[in-house]
Order: sequence, then C-alpha cells, then structure tokens
Amino acid sequence: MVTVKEYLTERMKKGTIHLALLDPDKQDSREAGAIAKRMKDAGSDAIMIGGSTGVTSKNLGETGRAINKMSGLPTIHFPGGPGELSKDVDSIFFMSMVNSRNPFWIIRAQAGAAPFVKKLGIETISLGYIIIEPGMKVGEVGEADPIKHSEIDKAVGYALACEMYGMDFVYLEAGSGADRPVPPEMISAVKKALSIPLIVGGGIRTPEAARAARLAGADAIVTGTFVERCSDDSMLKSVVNASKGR
Ligand SMILES: CC(C)=CCC/C(C)=C/CC/C(C)=C/CC/C(C)=C/COP(=O)(O)OP(=O)(O)O
Ligand SMILES: O=P(O)(O)OC[C@@H](O)CO
Ligand SMILES: [Mg+2]
Repeated sequence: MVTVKEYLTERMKKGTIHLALLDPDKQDSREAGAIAKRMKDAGSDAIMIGGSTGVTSKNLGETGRAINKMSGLPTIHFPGGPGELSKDVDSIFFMSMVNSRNPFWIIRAQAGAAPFVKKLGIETISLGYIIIEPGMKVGEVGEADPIKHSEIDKAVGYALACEMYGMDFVYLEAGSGADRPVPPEMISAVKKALSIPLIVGGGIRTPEAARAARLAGADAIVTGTFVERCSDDSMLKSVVNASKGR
C-alpha cells in the first residue's frame, strides 16, 4: 500500500499540489466530510486536520473518518500539541517548530507524543515548521521568534537545517488569517536551497496569492480560512486551480 508521504511526493513531482486545512473544532464531522468532498471536487490533493486549540482525540478521529468516507482523500493530522492523537487519520505531520523560543515546541512535545504515535501505528511525515511574520495565533501559542520578511537568509538557514536533520518536508507558515502571506522572494530563495519539498501556507485566500506562491516554487499550498469561509464552489476551484497551475 502506498503511504501518504509517497502519494504526496509523487504528486509534487508533477507540479504544485493543494492541501485544504480543516479544523475539527469548527464544524461537526458530517460537515467536515461534506467540505472535504467539495475540496476533492475542486481538485485538492489531501486534507490536513488541525487547529491551534480545541482539538481532541475524539473530534479529530471523527473528522478523519468522515473525510475518508465522504471524499476518499487522504488525511494528515496537523497537530497543535501532544495530547490530541488519533489512529483514525492516515498520517501525521510529525513536526518541530524549529524557530520556537521554547524547547517544548522544538522537541519536548514530540518526545512526549512519540511512544503513543508508535503504539497507534500512525504514519509519520517529519516536518520542519518555520514561522514567518506575522505568525498569528500559531506563532503566539508556539512561542515563535517569527522570521521577518527581510530575513531571507535566516529562513534559508532554518530550512536547510531541517533538510540536514533528515526531515521529509519544510513548511513556511505565515499564520492562519495572516494579512501578508509568505513573500514570493522568500519562497524562491528557500526553494532554491532545498532538495526536499516545500509547503507554504498562511494568509493565502485569492487566486493571485496562490499563483504567486506556486510560481515562486512552493510544492504544496495550504489554505484554511478560505476553505472554512468560502461557500462558492467556483471560487474554491479558482484558488485550487491557481495553486496547481491549471
Ligand atoms: C508532533 C506532535 C505530536 C506535536 C508537536 C506539535 C507542534 C510542534 C506544534 C507547534 C505549535 C502549534 C500550536 C501549532 C499549531 C498548528 C496548527 C494545527 C495550526 C492550525 O491552526 P490555525 O488554523 O492556525 O489556528 P486556529 O485553530 O486558531 O484557527
Ligand atoms: O488559514 P490560512 O490563512 O489559510 O492559513 C493556513 C495554514 O497555513 C495555517 O496553519
Ligand atoms: Mg484555523
């Protein structure tokens, strides 16, 4: 059976992919399944499940099952901490917030979670999670030292360190609902330095922003707030299409 990591990697070899982020705390599992089906029809490649607060093993597992059942898309748990694990997801971003000021978010949360992740048998996809300004709530909760838009070399350094650690993917995160997404110049500099896939998210809610991130070199584009708020299927499709270049 093909793993989620293999599935994503194969797709990213062919072009930029789109990941929709759903927060299990924001709707019931039926609704989450229905949104995932709409995202599948719009062209999304997989569904990330997470929220910086309010996620429990229960709402996570219910949401994961409903998404699989109603959309057929693979799920990736995007964890907000070590206390919200479920076996009812296809994979987990086993992530370190590498520019946190607090060792908890860099390695201690992971050390606490690892034995349980292993026991549940969840597929892990290791992820270097790098917070770019403004960072929003995730930056605050994770006690990040957000990288400024002008600090391109710093972003490159963190991303390369993640690759040298052997991580699978790097994620440049501007924060959910950011007024300014990660700047294209930073995406292209990081992409140029890396040989592992680059995920970009935070504040992307227009076809223009998605297109700019793709052209700069993002291998995967994440949209959360936009997916939660947009009830117009043709708008959804236009952002997914701009992400994927079609
Ligand atoms: C690897 C394991 C099991 C735990 C570590 C988890 C780490 C390092 C988390 C970093 C800090 C953190 C709080 C990340 C949250 C990431 C996330 C789920 C973001 C999505 O939530 P948002 O949509 O930004 O926030 P709201 O819930 O407020 O909408
Ligand atoms: O909600 P948005 O702004 O799309 O951000 C998505 C994601 O990068 C947040 O973790
Ligand atoms: Mg959110």
